[in-house]
Amino acid sequence: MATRGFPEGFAWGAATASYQIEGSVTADGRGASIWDTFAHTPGKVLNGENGDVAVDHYARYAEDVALMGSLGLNAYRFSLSWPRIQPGGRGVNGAGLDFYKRLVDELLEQGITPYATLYHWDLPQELQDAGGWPERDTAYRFAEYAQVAHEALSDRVKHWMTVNEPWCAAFLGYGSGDHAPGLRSSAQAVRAAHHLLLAHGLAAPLLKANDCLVGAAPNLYAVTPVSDSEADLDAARRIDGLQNRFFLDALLRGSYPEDVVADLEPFGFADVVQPGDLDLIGGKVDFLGINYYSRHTVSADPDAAGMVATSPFASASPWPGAESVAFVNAGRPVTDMGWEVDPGGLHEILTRVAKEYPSVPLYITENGAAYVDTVADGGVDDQERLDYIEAHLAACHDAIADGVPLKGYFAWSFLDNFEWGWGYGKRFGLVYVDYETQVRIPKSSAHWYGRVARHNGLS
Ligand SMILES: OC[C@@H]1[C@@H](O)[C@H](O)[C@@H](O)c2[nH]c(CCc3ccccc3)c[n+]21
Repeated sequence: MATRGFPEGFAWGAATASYQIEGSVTADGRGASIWDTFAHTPGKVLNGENGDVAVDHYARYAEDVALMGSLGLNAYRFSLSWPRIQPGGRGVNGAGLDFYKRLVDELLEQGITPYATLYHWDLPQELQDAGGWPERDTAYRFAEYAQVAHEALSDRVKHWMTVNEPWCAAFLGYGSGDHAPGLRSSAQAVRAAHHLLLAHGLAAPLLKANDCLVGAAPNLYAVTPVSDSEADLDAARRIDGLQNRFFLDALLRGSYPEDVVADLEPFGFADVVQPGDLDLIGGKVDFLGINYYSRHTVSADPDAAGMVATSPFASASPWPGAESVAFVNAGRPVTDMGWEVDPGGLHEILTRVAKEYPSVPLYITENGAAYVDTVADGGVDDQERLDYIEAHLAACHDAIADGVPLKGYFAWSFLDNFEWGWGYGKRFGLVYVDYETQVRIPKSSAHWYGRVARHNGLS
């Protein structure tokens, strides 16, 4: 019995994303995505690794779902591969949809509720060739894609997220260039950010049909200045504005924060937003997903590159708005990504969102940690990852006690997988994957997390 119980019906899940786990990149008509192109471009991914095979989930999905069920998870967040469903970004590939029908049927068979993300960064390459997210038409292509996927799956999938982390897709993909498509233009990045939100706004009403619920999954950080000097306070305002408030205000209020709009003016942001766009974007979600990993501690530093480790090749060009901001460690323990372990930051974000954007049901749609894992005697003792998750779940429990309407938690990630610019060098999984043999080994954290799910709470 749990001494720190969670609300009845709490969703206990794990999360993955299509390009990071599926492999089978040309099977059954799948077209290329910008991540296929980017990963195959020399110098973009550590050791030249890519998602061609990944962890072979396209072939092994039934085994993976059975493992989720045997561990005790009751929810699973995954993403649909746009180029598998619409090769070239148009039409309908029935064989691609059939994979997700098979996957969802396995989940329902195991009593696991599916939560589908439509966009987790794998834009069809042909749409990038036509301009990508800086091109307004891409938002309309996304709405069509959402309609196709929803028609095929909404009889069985009732929880939909439009976009995973629009900040990353825009500012890492088009600003710093550390993510696909690897462009480095602040003007393109701010255009992409708006059009990703517009895509959400166009798709959200369509996704509510057939008694479905729709959300989005921005990545949010607690943000703290290193001192209360005016310069450091302004650095924190700028990062909090661009990382958090820009997306929260648009999604939940249908407005952009004036200070951030001013910060983005040098990049032509005012020309991107057309009349009516923000009314389309705002107030459409039935729930908000929050991806939380750590806190940003920032200082004003005219010489700073304005980058935090988002790839081993973190480029010197900062994302728009982060110029002359240094991201520093405040002395907390760090994960294998170099990210500080700060569960207090999760409590801070949850209570802030609940207070400033009231009455929106919340999910933690990603939270987890990379640590170096070692197989010994057929198991993996990952106590650090277990401790990280336990501390963040304790923060969730405290937030719920403080009145936060938190409905579920998804550990990132169910399986070790392709960690973007880091390739397979960073392991976030509850389940270890031997990349040579594809053998899955549940880590200690998986067994522990499954017990938490079955008991609906922490001991
Ligand atoms: O880096 C771990 C996970 C990724 O594997 C997920 O695909 C992505 O949704 C996600 N977001 C974040 C926080 C922002 C970030 C993304 C990628 C690289 C560095 C930071 C961490 N993660």
